[in-house]
Amino acid sequence: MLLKFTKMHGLGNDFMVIDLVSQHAQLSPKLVRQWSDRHFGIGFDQLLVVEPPTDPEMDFRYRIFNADGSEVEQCGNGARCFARFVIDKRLTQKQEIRVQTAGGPIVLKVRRDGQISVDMGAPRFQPADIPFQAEAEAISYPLEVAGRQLEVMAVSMGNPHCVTLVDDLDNGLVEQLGPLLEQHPRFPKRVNAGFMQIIDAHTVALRVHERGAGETLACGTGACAAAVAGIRLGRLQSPVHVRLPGGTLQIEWAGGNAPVFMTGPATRVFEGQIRV
Ligand SMILES: N[C@@H](CCC[C@H](N)C(=O)O)C(=O)O
Repeated sequence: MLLKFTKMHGLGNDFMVIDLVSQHAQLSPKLVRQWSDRHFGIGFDQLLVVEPPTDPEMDFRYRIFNADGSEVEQCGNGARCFARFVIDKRLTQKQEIRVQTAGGPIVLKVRRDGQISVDMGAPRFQPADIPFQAEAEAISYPLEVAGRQLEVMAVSMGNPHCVTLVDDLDNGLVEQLGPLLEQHPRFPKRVNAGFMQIIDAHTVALRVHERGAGETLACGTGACAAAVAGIRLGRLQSPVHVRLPGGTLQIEWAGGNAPVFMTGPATRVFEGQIRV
């Protein structure tokens, strides 16, 4: 059987998107790893799957698989591509799309300028919700990595993030510490490791070593986590422009239990089909 897919990206964070509302496929971690291979497969950071919702309040169910085959809770750049996909494929007529994810419900809206805004829900800071091993909730935590004493902020955007403030994003720290943070034993479900340089109160530069995918050109939930962590620390103010290697996202957060809003582009690259 041939399975139709669309290759998309959000600021260079790239995806294979499949519609399992009108098609059928039996997914497995091994199959996802084969497809994600950039030499022997299609090549992508994440596989995004559109399914019918199991919750009647929602329009779709959105499932996300990292390139390493692991199924995860949330993907921000993917959420914008999800909106563009379901509209382009005429799977919905709605302008405001309610989506069920393993990380909680999110709401997608296409703006008149073509950019997509996502209500990503409220961030969570309780160590057990991230999950992160710590005695009590704090704004930042000391963490030892490869003999270095870091100060990290831990945030759940549905998926786990840790954010480290740095002065320089190009001195090899991201490559060296990213994989070690991802596997750090105090993050029992692994973690997405963001490295943030503050430019001014409304602007940061960010690189993210993603759990299960390595460093990507952009990470939407990573941008949300970094902006939220910086606001909570008192160093940033909403809106925050997050400059990633692949482009800039705008993040808004009013604090506390308010939802985080992420705005940015979603791009279709090509359509394909693969034998399953
Ligand atoms: N690229 C994504 C995040 C994808 C999932 C992440 N690697 C995880 O394991 O949680 C984004 O744009 O948010």
